[in-house]
Amino acid sequence: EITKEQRALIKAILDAYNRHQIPQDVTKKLLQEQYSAEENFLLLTEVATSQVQVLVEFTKNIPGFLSLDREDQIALLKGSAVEAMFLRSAQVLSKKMPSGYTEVLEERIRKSGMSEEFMTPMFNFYKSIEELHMTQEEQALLTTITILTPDRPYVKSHEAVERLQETMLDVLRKLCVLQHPQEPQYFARLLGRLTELRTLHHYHVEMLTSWKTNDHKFTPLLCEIWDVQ
Ligand SMILES: CC(C)c1onc(-c2c(Cl)cccc2Cl)c1COc1ccc(-c2ccc3c(C(=O)O)csc3c2)cc1
Repeated sequence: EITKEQRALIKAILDAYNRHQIPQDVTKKLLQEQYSAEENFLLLTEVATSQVQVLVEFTKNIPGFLSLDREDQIALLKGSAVEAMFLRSAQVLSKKMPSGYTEVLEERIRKSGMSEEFMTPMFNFYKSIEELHMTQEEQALLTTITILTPDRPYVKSHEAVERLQETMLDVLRKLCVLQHPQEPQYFARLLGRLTELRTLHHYHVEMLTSWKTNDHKFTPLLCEIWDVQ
């Protein structure tokens, strides 16, 4: 059912996903530094900046991405960064596959000066991702599909991106049937998470504004990718 080419595609994406991770010296700080709203915000800003750099490297390894129009490549990265980071942080926070960062990351997010109204939808999302028990391949493919969303602002060659995304959706659908035979709805549930990511993306724009009004500074890379300042 999964063709040889599709197996090669899964392997390429999974390898890239596992190869590109935030360096230990950055994530280690989450375990060491003090807890205060200020310190938590600074640390989250640092890991988010590092995660964006990791995301750019991962994206360059998505087969076909570098053949897209250069400006579209930027538009896809800007448009998907927040959603890709929600997926990545969801993996870290998942208590099913505890990384050493699960508790500290949750604590620092909860106490980073973010307004309460975003906490509930954010942690509901994290819970809904956890309940899916996604495999590594599914995580990597879902992130790839999020990046290759054609209807981001300023994307010109909509069809070219759509063709790439459809290739990945086709692989993910087959993979879900194989890896979750007892759950025929699993693929549909995964796609439902993509819809929820868009809602969180809208919340995130307000989140940034609420941090900004409390005079929180972001790094140049985050300002550029999120169009703040
Ligand atoms: C600018 C900052 C205050 C901010 O604004 N919005 C969000 C933000 C939030 Cl608070 C939630 C979701 C998405 C975003 Cl952008 C953030 C913080 O974003 C994060 C990005 C990425 C990680 C993240 C990734 C991987 C890993 C790993 C690993 O791979 O081993 C170990 S620890 C860890 C930590 C956490 C937070």
